Amino acid sequence: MRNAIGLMSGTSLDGVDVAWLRTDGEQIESFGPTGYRPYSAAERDVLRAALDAAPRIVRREERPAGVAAAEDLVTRVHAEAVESYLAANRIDRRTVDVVGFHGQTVLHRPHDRLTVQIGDGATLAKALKLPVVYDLRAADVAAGGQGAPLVPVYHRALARLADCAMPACIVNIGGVANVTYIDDDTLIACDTGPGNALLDDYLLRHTSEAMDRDGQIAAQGEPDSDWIAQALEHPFFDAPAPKSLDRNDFASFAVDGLSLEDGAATLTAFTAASIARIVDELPNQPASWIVTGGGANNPTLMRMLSEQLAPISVITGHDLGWQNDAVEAQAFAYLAVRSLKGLPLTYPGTTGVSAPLTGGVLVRP
Ligand SMILES: Nc1ncnc2c1ncn2[C@@H]1O[C@H](COP(=O)(O)OP(=O)(O)OP(=O)(O)O)[C@@H](O)[C@H]1O
Ligand SMILES: CC(=O)N[C@H]1[C@@H]2OC[C@@H](O2)[C@@H](O)[C@@H]1O[C@H](C)C(=O)O
Repeated sequence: MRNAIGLMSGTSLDGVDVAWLRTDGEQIESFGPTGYRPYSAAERDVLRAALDAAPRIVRREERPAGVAAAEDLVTRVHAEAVESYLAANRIDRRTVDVVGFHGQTVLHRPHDRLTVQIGDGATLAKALKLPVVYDLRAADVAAGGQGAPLVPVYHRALARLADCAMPACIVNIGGVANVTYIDDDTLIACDTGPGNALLDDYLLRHTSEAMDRDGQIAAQGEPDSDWIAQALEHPFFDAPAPKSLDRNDFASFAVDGLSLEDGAATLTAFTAASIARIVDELPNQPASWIVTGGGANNPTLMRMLSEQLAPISVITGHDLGWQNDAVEAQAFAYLAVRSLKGLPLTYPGTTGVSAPLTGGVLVRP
């Protein structure tokens, strides 16, 4: 068994999640405390500038102006996040075997064999004086896989531990949404469409907050069903799994003609409808749907998703006692241990890679 810290800075650009896992890369023995280091508004601006600059990248080592500055920031903020986490929880760093470092995705174009996560693993390892496993998507994309989602193998470990009724579907609603279908040894996964990012960006343009807190604004509006039907015509939704998305693949989908409330309701319903679209792709009807990630904290989104997936019950990871906002960070702790042991991170059913494949780069301080 190893003690691993996992770090995730997701497509929502909200902050860095920190989690602790004791695992041998197969079973989960125990969970530890979680932590969160939000980005300031100024830091988010630096990340958004990097997302704007990143489409100029042709080779994954390139760092155009804007991306280089963001990479320094991402590395520094992750080091800070771990230092405050260790201090707040009185954890002696000598008890940590490995840190799993996702970094920040700034560009994801698997068809061009290109996925770019910024954050310097060697600098982080040196700053923390700990071994770091990073660059966990690269090997899969180089081998022709989608490079995402990576959490399915961890979702399977979680579902087994919780003794979930099978088949189980675990949905992560971050900036982008992704789903894992688990039925004993069958593992099928893909991104489903937008998660919170479209809604967050819309709210940021029209209000003082970059989210529809507790789904309050969408709850006062009416979804525009014609808009949603048209949005679902996008070829992504008809493509078979495995498939993955760049955060900004739907950025041009504007609801600006609608009232703020109707716009928020429409984008929320679009996320719910696009997740539900995946049911037709699954070999069997799931016995349970479990929602993780920040979207599980949005009651309006949860209501719309329950309506779409009825009569199957939709619960959140909170309902199962999971540390729901930290599941992805836990996944990167788990994946780091699997990487150390050379175990597969991705499978034909999760990323389309031709055979189970390990990944990640280990750097010692
Ligand atoms: N109380 C809440 N009400 C509404 N939305 C919320 C609430 N809490 C979190 N969220 C949403 O969740 C988002 C953060 O989700 P999460 O941390 O899972 O994203 P992420 O780490 O970027 O994930 P991913 O890598 O999967 O994109 C916020 O940007 C917001 O949209
Ligand atoms: C390229 C990239 O960073 N993708 C993220 C994003 O955020 C959610 C969804 O799109 C998922 O595919 C992935 O993150 C999770 C952690 C994953 O790889 O499973």
